[in-house]
Amino acid sequence: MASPPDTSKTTKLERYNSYIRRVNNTKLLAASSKLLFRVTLLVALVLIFFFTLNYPPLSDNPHHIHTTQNFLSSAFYGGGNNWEKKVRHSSTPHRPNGFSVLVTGAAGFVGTHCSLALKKRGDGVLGLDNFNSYYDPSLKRARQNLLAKHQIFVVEGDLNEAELLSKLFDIVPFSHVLHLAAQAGVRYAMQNPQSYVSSNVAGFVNLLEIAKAADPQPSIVWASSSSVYGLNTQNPFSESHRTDQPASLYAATKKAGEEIAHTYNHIYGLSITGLRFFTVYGPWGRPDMAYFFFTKDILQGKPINIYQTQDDKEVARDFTYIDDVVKGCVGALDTAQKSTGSGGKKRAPAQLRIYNLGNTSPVTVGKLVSILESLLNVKAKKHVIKMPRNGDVPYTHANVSLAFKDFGYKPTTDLATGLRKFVKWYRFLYTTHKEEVEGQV
Ligand SMILES: O=C(O)[C@H]1O[C@H](OP(=O)(O)OP(=O)(O)OC[C@H]2O[C@@H](n3ccc(=O)[nH]c3=O)[C@H](O)[C@@H]2O)[C@H](O)[C@@H](O)[C@H]1O
Repeated sequence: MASPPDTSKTTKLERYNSYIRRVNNTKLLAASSKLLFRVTLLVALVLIFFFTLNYPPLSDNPHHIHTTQNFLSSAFYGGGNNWEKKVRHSSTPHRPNGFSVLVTGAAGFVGTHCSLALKKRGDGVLGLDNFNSYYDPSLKRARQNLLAKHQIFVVEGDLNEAELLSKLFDIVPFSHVLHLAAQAGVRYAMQNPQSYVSSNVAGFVNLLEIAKAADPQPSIVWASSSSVYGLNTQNPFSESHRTDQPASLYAATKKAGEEIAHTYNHIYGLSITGLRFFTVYGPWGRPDMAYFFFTKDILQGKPINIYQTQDDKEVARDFTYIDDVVKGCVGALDTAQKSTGSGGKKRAPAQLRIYNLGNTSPVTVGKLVSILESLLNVKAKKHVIKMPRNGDVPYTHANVSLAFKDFGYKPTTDLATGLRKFVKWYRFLYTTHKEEVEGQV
């Protein structure tokens, strides 16, 4: 007969094991509490660091542009079926052979108008914008709401967030990128030079790096600037004229962008088209631009400065109405050839273009003010002063025959007509007729 199991031994062993388990559990508990405490401390420190980084607010520190959202957005973009669904839905075309376009700077002035125009004709449009505080972010939010009403989703993030951009290209095989995100403004470059380098140079390179590695590679259309003509004295400005004498850092970074575009076209076969915009204005415009803040100041009875050249000549600009510029952007997208590379390798030479998008008839700033006076029915308090030496050029004047030849670009809006539309929008915006404002675009 088999002897019964030695229960006394088993019981001792079990008791011992259970003792060891209890000791281990206690140690584990102590260790995990310590770990939890450290992790919590670390998270708290990281949060304090980021929130401290974004203070003081812009009004206290004009050299800092807020992009708090960037950190927050990059923490969230990694996941979420809902987020991916919105990205896919927004960028899916709704016409045969429609484009799938990533519009950077979509909550900006030109970005909003172009996004709406593309969506309207059935292209898929996904926006990207960092909603920085260079000018009133609530205007950007209003534009974002307008885009949302038209089923355009704007991803909140910065051009320099490589992981975010890669993720977007992983989700969507974009056929085109309309790259309008930039640090704009000629005179602000003296206050915050680094923001120009960060957006217009580093951000552009980051975007091109992602685009060259994408499969398929998208065709790229991007915003350069009339300011690249700098000290050029040949008139009207043609694409073949000198652009190696920029008068501002803004202009220099846009010119750098044109050279960078050449490099990525040459090495990787990216199809790239640069558009030199000439002082674009209109509804939903930028409050940092003269026509916009002149309107505000005239209505508030505040004085405005009208610049003159050092030799007392009037300053003039080839002011270009937004609808004309949108037509130019769409024309450039429609005629952009496919990129020729894949997997980061060039297969054949690719298209590289540059065009002026101007109005072809410069108007003096004095004339701009007198048009505003009659539209607003208020006399401006004018201070005529010498143009500060801050990067401004005395005049701009576009020759657009190249854009006309290649995609039928033909501006049709004179300054008085365009300003009338702007003033109508401006009055609505500031008298809370939001619905009507949104109906205008
Ligand atoms: O074509 C471009 O590539 C650029 O266009 C725009 O720059 P600019 O042509 O300088 O426009 P904007 O500031 O509206 O000044 C208009 C006129 O008012 C004069 N001006 C300005 C301010 C002032 O207080 N007084 C004044 O006379 C001033 O001397 C100028 O003659 C965009 O902002 C820029 O981002 C870029 O896109």
